[in-house]
Amino acid sequence: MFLDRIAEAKRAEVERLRQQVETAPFPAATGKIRSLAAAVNRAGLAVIAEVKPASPSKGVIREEVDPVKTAQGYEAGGAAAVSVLTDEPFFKGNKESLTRVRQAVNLPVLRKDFILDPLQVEESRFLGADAILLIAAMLTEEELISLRRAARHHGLEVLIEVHGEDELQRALAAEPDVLGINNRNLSTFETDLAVTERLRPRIPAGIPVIGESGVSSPADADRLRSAGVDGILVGEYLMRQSSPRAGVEGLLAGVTI
Ligand SMILES: O=C(O)c1ccccc1NCC(=O)[C@H](O)[C@H](O)COP(=O)(O)O
Repeated sequence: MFLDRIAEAKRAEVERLRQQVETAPFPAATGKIRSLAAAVNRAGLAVIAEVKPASPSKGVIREEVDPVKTAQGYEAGGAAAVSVLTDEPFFKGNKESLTRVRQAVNLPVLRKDFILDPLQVEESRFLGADAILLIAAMLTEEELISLRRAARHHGLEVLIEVHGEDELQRALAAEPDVLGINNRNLSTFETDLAVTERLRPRIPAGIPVIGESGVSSPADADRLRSAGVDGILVGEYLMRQSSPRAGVEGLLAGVTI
């Protein structure tokens, strides 16, 4: 199963990171974070636009990605935040891209990776992330709470992603800053926007909610908005547009507020 494979790969990555910081610890983080929750809560539909060169389900999505130009295009098109994949083996992302994107835009930047250890949380702050993703499908309630605490300690916000009812209960116990309903099943890679429609009414008021994955047209964005989400997270569709700016503008133009 994909999540088992990736968890094993990430544990090995964390071990390498641990050895690295033994000789060269992360310097103390400085500067204010930009709030993802506030960006998602803004009026209208918030688009979190993703820099996603490849994926396990689709392979290479776009060759020769310039992450900075892509993110600047997203910002010019009206995106509320940028998500950057930092996993290399499966998504062809990298950590340096996140740092460069954060310096090049004025939006909150989400680190998209598979985080299972507090050291990765500390690393995220060092890289420049404003928020991190935690995936309920690969973490217990205790782990979610502990990583959430580590994020708070380092001044980061947390987006917790869920795909089913049990995961939702675990996520709520960890008090996410933003809750993401992932339309993609991470075992089968199948996407279905009806997942957002089913889970959205089960989320208590007061938590910013986004619909993630599977948006492949402005009509899909409008469908998720009608389901009651505050924002959407879009990767592949935007990466396949010739203009990142026009891609975001098109999504926003298709939404009935
Ligand atoms: O995108 C995948 O194939 C994938 C497979 C397994 C785990 C995670 C995966 N994607 C990470 C994401 O969260 C998506 O990049 C994000 O929600 C955007 O999805 P999309 O708009 O469908 O590219």
